[in-house]
Amino acid sequence: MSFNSLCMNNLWRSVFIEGNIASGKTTCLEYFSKTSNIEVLTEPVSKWRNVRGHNPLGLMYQDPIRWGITLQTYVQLTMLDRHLSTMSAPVRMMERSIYSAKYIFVENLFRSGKMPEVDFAVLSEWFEWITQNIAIPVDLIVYLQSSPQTCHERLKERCREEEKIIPLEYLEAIHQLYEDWLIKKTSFNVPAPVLVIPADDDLQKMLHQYEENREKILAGSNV
Ligand SMILES: Nc1ncnc2c1ncn2[C@@H]1O[C@H](COP(=O)(O)OP(=O)(O)O)[C@@H](O)[C@H]1O
Ligand SMILES: O=c1ccn([C@H]2C[C@H](O)[C@@H](COP(=O)(O)O)O2)c(=O)[nH]1
Repeated sequence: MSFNSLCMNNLWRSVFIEGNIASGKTTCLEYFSKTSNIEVLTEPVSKWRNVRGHNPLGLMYQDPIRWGITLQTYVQLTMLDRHLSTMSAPVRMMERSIYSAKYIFVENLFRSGKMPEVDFAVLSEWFEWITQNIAIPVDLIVYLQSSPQTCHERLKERCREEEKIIPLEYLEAIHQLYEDWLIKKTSFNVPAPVLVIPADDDLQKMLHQYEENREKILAGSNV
């Protein structure tokens, strides 16, 4: 079905853009934001860096054992708020999701011994209650699959203050969790079909790949 008929038939569509830190999600969304009839929702990182004058993202990187629960509770709330906001266009493209917050970031904190078991239990109870009682619309997951090394280079280039202390090993752990979830499908429920886009290429080639996949992303043909 073409994008035009999708709009005409009022078939609303929700797409998550998933991938490691600095894999190029925001850049991808910026590209598609130039298309009419698409609503782009980036991650609310500015909120995670400033909630009433506090910076839970920075605190988490400084002391994950103490502040991981604080950040991830707020991430869960703000992502849920994004998921439930009224759609303003027939296609919504959203950066990450409440699922990756739990299956990737909370899981990584817990597995690496940086989240106390009680914090993990409370966050898990919240997550399960939300996903069992509230419908979270999703039709497609686009996975920008990049090597941890590429992400590390791009992260250093982007130079976000809080992320300067992120080592390559952290990105490797996040990568492995993403691969288990979306490629091997061995860890957690995958709530929609997955379109994998290799994301190590330079910007020009990435934009070409986005063009090639435009129809699949926007209209859901043959994922
Ligand atoms: N294909 C690419 N090649 C080189 N640099 C890129 C590419 N895509 C994005 N970047 C740069 O890498 C950094 C991280 O990209 P960004 O889109 O912010 O990633 P994410 O949103 O996944 O964290 C930014 O500085 C961006 O300009
Ligand atoms: O649940 C989450 C989601 C994200 N983060 C961190 C990871 C990054 O430092 C920033 C934003 O991620 P980008 O990939 O650059 O968009 O937020 C987290 O700790 N927990």
